[in-house]
Amino acid sequence: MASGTALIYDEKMATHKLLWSDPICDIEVPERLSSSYEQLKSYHLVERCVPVPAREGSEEEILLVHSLEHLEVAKSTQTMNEEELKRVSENYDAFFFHPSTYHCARLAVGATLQLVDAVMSGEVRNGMALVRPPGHHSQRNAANGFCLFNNVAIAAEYAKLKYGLQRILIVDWDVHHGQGIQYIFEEDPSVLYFSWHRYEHQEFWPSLKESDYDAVGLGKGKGFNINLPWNKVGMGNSDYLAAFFHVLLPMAFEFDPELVIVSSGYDSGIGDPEGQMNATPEVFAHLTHFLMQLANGKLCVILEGGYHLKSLGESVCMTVKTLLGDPVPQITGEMAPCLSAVESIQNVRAAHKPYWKWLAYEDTSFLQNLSTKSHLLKKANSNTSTEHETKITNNNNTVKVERFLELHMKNILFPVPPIKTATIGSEGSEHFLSEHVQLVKEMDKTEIKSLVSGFYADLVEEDKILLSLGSMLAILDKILKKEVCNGIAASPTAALSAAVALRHSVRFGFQRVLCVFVGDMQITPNTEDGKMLIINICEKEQPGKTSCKHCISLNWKEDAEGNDFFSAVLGFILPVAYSYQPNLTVIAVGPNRSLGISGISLLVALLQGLAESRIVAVIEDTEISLLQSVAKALGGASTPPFGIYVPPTQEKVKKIKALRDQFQQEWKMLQCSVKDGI
Ligand SMILES: NCCCNCCCCCC(=O)CS
Ligand SMILES: [Zn+2]
Repeated sequence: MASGTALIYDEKMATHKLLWSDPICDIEVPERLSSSYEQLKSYHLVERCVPVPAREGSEEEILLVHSLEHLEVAKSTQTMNEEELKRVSENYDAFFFHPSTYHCARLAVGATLQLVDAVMSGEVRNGMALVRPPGHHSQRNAANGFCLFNNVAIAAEYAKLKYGLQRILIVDWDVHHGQGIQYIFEEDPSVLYFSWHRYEHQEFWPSLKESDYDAVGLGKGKGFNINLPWNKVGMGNSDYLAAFFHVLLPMAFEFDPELVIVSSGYDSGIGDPEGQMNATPEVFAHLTHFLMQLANGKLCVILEGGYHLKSLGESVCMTVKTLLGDPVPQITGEMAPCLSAVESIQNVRAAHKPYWKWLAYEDTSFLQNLSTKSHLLKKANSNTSTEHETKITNNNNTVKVERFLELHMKNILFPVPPIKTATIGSEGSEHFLSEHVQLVKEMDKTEIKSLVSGFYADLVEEDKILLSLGSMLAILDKILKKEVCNGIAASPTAALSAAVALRHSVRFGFQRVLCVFVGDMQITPNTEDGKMLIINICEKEQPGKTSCKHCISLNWKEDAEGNDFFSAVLGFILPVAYSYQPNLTVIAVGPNRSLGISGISLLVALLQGLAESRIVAVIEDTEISLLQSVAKALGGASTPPFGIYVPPTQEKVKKIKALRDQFQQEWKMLQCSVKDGI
């Protein structure tokens, strides 16, 4: 399993700059690159990466995507004077040439391809290339939107050619629509292109009809182009996360890419003059963490836009820190997507229903009554400003944003605990020890008895159980004291251990503890005070036990063929968990688990986005291979294989929808459709 994170940067790409006054292009400055690199150095992130040199992309590589004419025009600008440069630049929408632009653009292409090679060769697991000029707007025969050569599109064609790849996912989280990439791959089913972008019903640049949610691809490429338009500014962390849970991630796991490339623009971040959005830098850590679970971790992040230097730098650091495997910082802000975001999510899901198995049973009845009223919807929306908008429009907000970024960022990049995972040297644990795992000394019986006596003493009749509780508590203490990030304990009675862990954590002072229990949970602690949220995944309804806000039971029997759990994890468990914002996660597997090892490993991997990745896993001690797989997921040594993708049956889709309807007012991240019509 490859490890290590590549960082590709060459200061020569800072030479390209605007020589005349142009209010549209003057934000694309060389300092974007140099200050991002300086920020990475200041957080000691550069030294933790594998340095990979940039190189010039060859003409042949550029011709994979661009016309010879486009290449020749670009080449000819190297010897032009300012007058000529200005004239050539005026042929394009929002682009400027400098004598060094051609060379810088070739370096940007080469740096991107170097990153693809480093990842595909296994020299590193993932990496980031800091490049300019950016690429995602440039087209076969035209420069556009600060972009000359389409770095990411060339990288995808290059990877197909050199490594015979047949499924590449491009995620474009820049705030502008990468129409260049869309045009290049819209008939190509081997490249799945996802872009969200500020759109405002086609008001915002580049103001294209084909940037809307109904542009799903052409011919054989139908279903492989996903546009998620933001029809309002001020979109925040919850809107972005909802887009991942309810649109991108279900597509991505069904597509099962062999490589993921990110058109990583940070003008979608707070403070950016182009985006006018509200999402804070740590959201990029979460987005990166989700994408790291695909393609066996093979992830290439390529810089596109981002024009607020402080916001850009912080977001770049969040991205690289996560690529390095550090714990994911706590997300901030109210976990509730706005109405406009939910409408866009609902629309793009409906548009893609014909092309995706996971959407086969999507309820699109809203289209009937909406189609007659859609003009009302647009008009209605144009003049009512949501809470987002008012926050953004007044200009003293910019001052607040500057202050926010100054204060907020420092404490987010918290020191990383030295050891990632703790376990106990109890019998059988030698199977799943890896270099990431630290042995923890056992507690002595009297100490355990005092801890346990409070509430479960009568349940603990044998020494064996007492000892296992002691082991688990020894591990849990290290996590609660933030000496380690996560831990794994084998237990003869997972239900009892989980209940003790929950109570101990709450008594330690943790206010919100999430427990995901797989299998029969014989003991259900009292969750009335909201300090615990239990999601019990079990095969059948427990008699006489109905779900409530803090104690939800999800009946799920995994399909024998493979892993059909994605829709439950992405469409239900993660949205609830993110809505709750736990500061610790307990994942427990008891007897009669109704999920396969791959489904549980997927769950563990994705739950690391919560509670600064603090997780304690309590697994029945008979489950040796599960212990190994979960320990691997916790150690971050590898992304466990998620088994064969099996789409959810109609019955399971209905079950998730029923639970969503029941809880989406309590746990708002579940929202992915507007209440019947407007
Ligand atoms: N009234 C006309 C305004 C035009 N604005 C053009 C902005 C281009 C932005 C390109 C970019 O950021 C790449 S990531
Ligand atoms: Zn952009």
